[in-house]
Amino acid sequence: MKITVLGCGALGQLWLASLFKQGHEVQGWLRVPQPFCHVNVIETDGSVFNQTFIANDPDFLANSDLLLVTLKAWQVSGAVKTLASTLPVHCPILLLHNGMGTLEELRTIPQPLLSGVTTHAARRDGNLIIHVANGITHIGPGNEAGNDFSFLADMLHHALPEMAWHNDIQFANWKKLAVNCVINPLTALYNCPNGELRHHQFEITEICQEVAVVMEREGHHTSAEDLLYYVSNVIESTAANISSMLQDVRVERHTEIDYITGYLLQRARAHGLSVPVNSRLYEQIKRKENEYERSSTGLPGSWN
Ligand SMILES: NC(=O)C1=CN([C@@H]2O[C@H](COP(=O)(O)OP(=O)(O)OC[C@H]3O[C@@H](n4cnc5c(N)ncnc54)[C@H](OP(=O)(O)O)[C@@H]3O)[C@@H](O)[C@H]2O)C=CC1
Ligand SMILES: CC(C)(CO)C(=O)C(=O)O
Repeated sequence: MKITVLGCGALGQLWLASLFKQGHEVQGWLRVPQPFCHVNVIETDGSVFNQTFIANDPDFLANSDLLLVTLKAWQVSGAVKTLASTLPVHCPILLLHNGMGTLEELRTIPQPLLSGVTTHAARRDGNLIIHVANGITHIGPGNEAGNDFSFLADMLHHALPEMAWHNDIQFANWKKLAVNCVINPLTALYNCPNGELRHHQFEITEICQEVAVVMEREGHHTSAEDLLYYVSNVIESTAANISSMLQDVRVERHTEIDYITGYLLQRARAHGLSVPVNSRLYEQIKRKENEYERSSTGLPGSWN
């Protein structure tokens, strides 16, 4: 297949390397108008993949069979809308990111949309991408037209296993949202690795209770206990991780809070529900983010 990967960061390079090794024709799509991209990945078994691919070629894009989007959530809709007019109308677009809300933002896109979440872990170390841990990627339809693309799960599984297809991907997306509503803001505020959250059981329980109520109203059967069990397992299996939000805050990058806790608050509001613990966490992270984003634009550090 001919595949364009939009966003050549940690996950994007991992996919470019994996798809190329499986015999697919790939190109990267970068924010900067550059005709090539370097992919440098150290695999979980220590093997090194080092290759230069073409990038930002509109002809390749116009003939692509798949657009794989590995951007941060807040980068997705602007970038996808820019490429949509060049992309064939039948070409599926697979969104792989943390957080939710991009499917709503891309409602008017004519192409088939797919969405997914992954437990693979990759991080950048200078010019290298380190594939830290293997995992499972869950994908499924993000709009009506996306229903016809379950065969992609099989194809992608051969490149980067494990891959699972879900006719209702929203349940998997919500479970990942619950994990991110707990781990990301708490680790960013306590400045700690995921495992340290073991000492914050009360707060974790309160967050799960609020998420469970919103999920139920969204039509996904769950309970605070189920979510707590699921989130606690992720905290244990990623105990040494520095969450993506804490990494963003440490280097003063825009976070994905608007698509994680922010999305939860938006759905809670739509159902007339109050989620005070998550609201407070959202405000705390936004305050932190605003402080460094204001100072980098030269604006005063306070609104007063
Ligand atoms: N890394 C991981 O292990 C995991 C990541 N995720 C999620 O997957 C998503 C991607 O994560 P990750 O790969 O780590 O993120 P990265 O920040 O490493 O990658 C995103 C890349 O997209 C580039 N980019 C930004 N805007 C554009 C644009 N308009 N057009 C083209 N490229 C652009 C960025 O370039 P630049 O920096 O120059 O702006 C960057 O290279 C996130 O939602 C993350 O939370 C989920 C599970 C695991
Ligand atoms: C699962 C978790 C919390 C792992 O760190 C993650 O998705 C993130 O850091 O964004």
